[in-house]
Amino acid sequence: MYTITKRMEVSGAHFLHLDYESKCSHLHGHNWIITVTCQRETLDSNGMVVDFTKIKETVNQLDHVLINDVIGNLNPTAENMAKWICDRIPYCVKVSVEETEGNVAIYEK
Ligand SMILES: Nc1nc2c(c(=O)[nH]1)N=C([C@H](O)[C@H](O)COP(=O)(O)OP(=O)(O)OP(=O)(O)O)CN2
Ligand SMILES: [Zn+2]
Repeated sequence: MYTITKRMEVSGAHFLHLDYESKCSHLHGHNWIITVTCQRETLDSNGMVVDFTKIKETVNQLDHVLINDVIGNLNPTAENMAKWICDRIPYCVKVSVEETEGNVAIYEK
């Protein structure tokens, strides 16, 4: 089995829809640290699991934007962002989204 990981940082803004009072319901920003893991038993004809550049293109859709506008009807929590990313990258098995230091959400297939 081949495994690759790519770690990236995206800067953006979001606000959460919550059923309780929270500062997080107000527009605010983060520098999210996103780590994508892809796994594949055999490499493609280029000798890759997935091109790191393709992974970056997907994750960059969340860079310098209002995340709420990009991920549609999903509440832009770190959990939902992790799944949104994983669903769009071939052979992705795991995405970790670190929202602030010590606050990490992981989605695994
Ligand atoms: N399970 C989750 N809980 C929270 C999420 C999330 O995505 N998943 N997101 C938020 C907010 O986005 C908020 O900005 C971060 O929360 P908070 O813990 O308050 O942030 P800090 O650790 O930076 O705390 P400070 O005291 O503001 O420094 C909330 N919860
Ligand atoms: Zn936030």
